[in-house]
Amino acid sequence: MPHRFIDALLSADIPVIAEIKARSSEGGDLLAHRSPQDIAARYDRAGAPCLSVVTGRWFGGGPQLLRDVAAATERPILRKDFITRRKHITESVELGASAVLVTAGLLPKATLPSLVSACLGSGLTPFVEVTEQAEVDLVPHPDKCVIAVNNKNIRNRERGGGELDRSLGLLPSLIATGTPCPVSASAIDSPATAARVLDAGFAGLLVGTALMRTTAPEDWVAALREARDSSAGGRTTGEAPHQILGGNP
Ligand SMILES: O=C(O)c1ccccc1NCC(=O)[C@H](O)[C@H](O)COP(=O)(O)O
Repeated sequence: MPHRFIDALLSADIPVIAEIKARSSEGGDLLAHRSPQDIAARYDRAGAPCLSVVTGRWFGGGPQLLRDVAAATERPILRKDFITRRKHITESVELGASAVLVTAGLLPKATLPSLVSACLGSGLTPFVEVTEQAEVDLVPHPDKCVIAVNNKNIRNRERGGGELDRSLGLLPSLIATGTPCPVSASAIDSPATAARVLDAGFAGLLVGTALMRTTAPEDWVAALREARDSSAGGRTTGEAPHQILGGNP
């Protein structure tokens, strides 16, 4: 089911991809003695349409984290790791992922198209992360991919606060590719920030550290819903902001 991840995100009223990550960029423990299954259940109850699981070792993850989460939720799951080879794609399917991270800036130019094709051929949604225009221009099959702007930088292990302006600046280019699902990822630290990014026209958000640090993800999502409701005045009912911007939903 190649479109399961995208369909779930686009049909959600609060399109947050809620992430499970064992350690923050600075190395701090984020699990805080909770089981991944319990966190997944809390995210389900909060209404997150999709989950993300960081299996990358830099962030304290591993394949078992994804296995545990996949066993505990029906939601489509994004695997966040350094996916560079076909065997990583096969492994991701076996672990229960519906989408996988493809970091455009880390791959040789020739590898990006073959990796995206391999994802699509295996029924996985490519979640292609970009940080600059040159990377946006290289995304193959954009109509079948999530294209996400990462507000941090994986080259420095995502340390620091991130730059939301990067997302806001690249959004028109993302929409112009024809992706049905422009996403902003990383450094979204509060419901107010999340509302601002969705109001700008993103179809989805990826939130890790902020949700892992809150004891009540349902309150975080409820606060985002309220913030969106109070800024909905300028939007036409039923229309996503990226549709208003002239995007291709
Ligand atoms: O971005 C990558 O290339 C990457 C590779 C391998 C493992 C993790 C990777 N990224 C992790 C993230 O981007 C963040 O965990 C995610 O976007 C959430 O960020 P935050 O809300 O700031 O915790």
